[in-house]
Amino acid sequence: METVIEDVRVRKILDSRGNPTIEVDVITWNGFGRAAAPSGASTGTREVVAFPEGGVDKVISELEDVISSELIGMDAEYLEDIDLILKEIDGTENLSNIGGNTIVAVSMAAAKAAASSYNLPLYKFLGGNFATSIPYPLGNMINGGAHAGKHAPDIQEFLVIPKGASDIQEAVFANSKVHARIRELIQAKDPEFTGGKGDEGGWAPKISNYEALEIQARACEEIGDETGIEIRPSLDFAATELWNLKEEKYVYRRENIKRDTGEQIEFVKELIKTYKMFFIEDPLHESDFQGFAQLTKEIGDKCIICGDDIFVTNYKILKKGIEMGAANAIIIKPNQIGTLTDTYKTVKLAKENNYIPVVSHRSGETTDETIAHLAVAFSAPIIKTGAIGGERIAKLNELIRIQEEIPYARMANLPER
Ligand SMILES: O=C(O)[C@@H](CO)OP(=O)(O)O
Ligand SMILES: [Mg+2]
Repeated sequence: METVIEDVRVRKILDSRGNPTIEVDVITWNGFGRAAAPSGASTGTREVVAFPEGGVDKVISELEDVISSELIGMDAEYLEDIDLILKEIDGTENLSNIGGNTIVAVSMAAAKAAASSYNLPLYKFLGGNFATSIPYPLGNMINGGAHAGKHAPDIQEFLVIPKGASDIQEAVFANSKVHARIRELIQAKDPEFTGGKGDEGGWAPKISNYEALEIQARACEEIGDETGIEIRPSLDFAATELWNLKEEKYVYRRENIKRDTGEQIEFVKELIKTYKMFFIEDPLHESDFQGFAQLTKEIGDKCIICGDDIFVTNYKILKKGIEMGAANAIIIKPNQIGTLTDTYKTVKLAKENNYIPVVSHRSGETTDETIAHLAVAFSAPIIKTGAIGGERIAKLNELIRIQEEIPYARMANLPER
């Protein structure tokens, strides 16, 4: 009774890039849930379609009534039923009729409403009493590629992870210190740097990939020495964005270098060794399962090799990756697949096969904090959600609150690398 849905409200709100996105309220007899959908800039081609033609306005003017009339009277607690109905309303494989972003916002808001009906936080409603581990934050420091201007580095994300931190507060402040130090180091190299940032709050400087790598490594070491916390560099190549299909080469515009697949693999391995990278995401383009498998075999024991655009949080695609040994970690973005049920299925499959689930934000975000709860509920050892900026700290600060609430909270077990 408490969890029966009484109303569903849909509205257009701003995302962090100033674009419209969707926010949904689900109201039950005894509870309330609100969630908003994020959006990507470097999206995988196999992701579900974010919005139908006509965008958020079409959802509000034409689809809101359809969705709410189907959901009112349903039990919010039965998440799988709700997700099934949403997929049925859409009726397509890629969710292009009502949009994956519409569906993900309703799916998450319904789960939050069910949790709230029982007076439980979402992480506890989904994860139960044994969900006590807090993920390590993988923080974005320097932005390049599709997330920054054309003079910024080609590699999309220079990240760090404070793997020696003993709690989440220590971890997020270690990241923010590295972020501040990196600005000083950029400024020393380029006195004209104005402090510009990219989409995810990392600095967007006019420097080369190698200069960025050097700065990243130095900041990790210096802040590591000052705080006594081991901090390791990491990268998201978002290599699909670099891949030129015609030439079959990865194009590094900034350096005027092109690398074929073999050269790209050697380059990635060299960076892992030189900079002691902890985590590398999308080092190869989204269709190169073979290349992912080779890299994982050759260096996956020294560095986490994570697939984002290649798997798009889709368990069917992940299955193929597992069979081939492509990657040993997977980015989990609920809006790549559309529903919480399917997100969970992918996480479960990943864990059963020793793939590390890394719950992640998108480059276009809102102040929605749901993914902080999902990371704890799923016992994901890593969350990738920026380091600073309102829409990024919404998740990080929520993790601080969650840690405080859980009596036996401890940092996740990170795999050794
Ligand atoms: O590539 C990525 O991992 C993401 C988030 O960092 O970017 P986007 O949301 O643009 O796909
Ligand atoms: Mg990525």
